[in-house]
Amino acid sequence: MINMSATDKIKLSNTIVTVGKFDGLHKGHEKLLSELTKKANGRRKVVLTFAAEPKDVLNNQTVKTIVTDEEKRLLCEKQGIDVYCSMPMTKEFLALEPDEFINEFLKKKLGATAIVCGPDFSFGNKGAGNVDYLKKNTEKYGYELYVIEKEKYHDKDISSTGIRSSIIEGRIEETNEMLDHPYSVIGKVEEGKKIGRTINFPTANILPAATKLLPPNGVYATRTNINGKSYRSITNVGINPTISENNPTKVETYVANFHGNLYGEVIEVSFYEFMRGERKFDDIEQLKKQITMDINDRIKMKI
Ligand SMILES: Cc1cc2nc3c(=O)[nH]c(=O)nc-3n(C[C@H](O)[C@H](O)[C@H](O)COP(=O)(O)O)c2cc1C
Ligand SMILES: Nc1ncnc2c1ncn2[C@@H]1O[C@H](COP(=O)(O)OP(=O)(O)OP(=O)(O)O)[C@@H](O)[C@H]1O
Repeated sequence: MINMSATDKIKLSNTIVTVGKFDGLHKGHEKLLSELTKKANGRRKVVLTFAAEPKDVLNNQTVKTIVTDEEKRLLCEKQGIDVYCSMPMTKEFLALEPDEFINEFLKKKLGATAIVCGPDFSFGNKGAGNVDYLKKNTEKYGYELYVIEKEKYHDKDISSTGIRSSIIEGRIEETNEMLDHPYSVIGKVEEGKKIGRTINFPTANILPAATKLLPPNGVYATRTNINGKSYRSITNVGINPTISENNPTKVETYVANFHGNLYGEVIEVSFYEFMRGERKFDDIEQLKKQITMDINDRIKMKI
């Protein structure tokens, strides 16, 4: 997959393009990407995506996202996308008129001869560009247009906004169904306080990106992918209140049946089920007892 920025001086030709935020790369987005493959007919498949949520840029604030930019890129690669083009989100870009956006970006830069989108796709200044606009102008600009129906979950359109609420409320199974893949955290294993190993539970610690949306603090049944191999695991998301105060939020995973050094390795922790909330115990002995019970419960689970 080619990785580029919309500000690069590259000119592509004969491509099929889809545009959006694609936060989470959910089941609806996956349907869109598989349509890209179906209609490609030899064209290169391009995803043009924003590096941040447009509404955050306008409000001058950051909203946490289901996937980081890096995770989104990896998911697009898995879906067989040929070119990943990220759009640095600026007020100038958001103010582009629909005509300029199509001419300057979709046609001149990306060489689009086909566009795939959902029925509510909008772009350009205050969302002035929409599916009607794209339909009316197919001949003027010279592209084929494919509009796909929205993918639903229990009769409601799947959307990144809905999935973000589901994560915030800790509904992991529902989140995973709407995503069509497990919610996960990908990151480099950092050194912790090394207390875990002294209580016989060595943990792989990830310090998630500040923009990564995490489920509520607590213990989750997870699976961890290490160098292409998937292991049963259990993960604490939180601040370790038993150990000390003011700790940063960490994603801490005990990987069953793994004995090795993970420092510096990039691992993927996939979440399946909430087990219990994070608690402050009176002492480390109590915490140790609870973690032993958690691991026993985890091992009995089918996942
Ligand atoms: C399954 C599991 C459950 C945990 N639950 C809690 C908890 O409820 N409260 C808490 O303070 N820490 C909890 N922890 C975090 C431990 O405090 C942490 O693993 C230990 O301090 C080791 O940290 P270190 O890797 O920085 O050495 C949990 C860890 C695991 C693996
Ligand atoms: N459920 C869905 N089924 C099919 N296509 C979808 C679905 N949701 C979004 N799309 C399409 O995917 C493209 C990118 O959508 P985008 O990520 O910007 O919106 P979204 O998933 O609805 O998120 P948000 O909740 O932030 O609006 C658009 O063409 C959009 O119409």
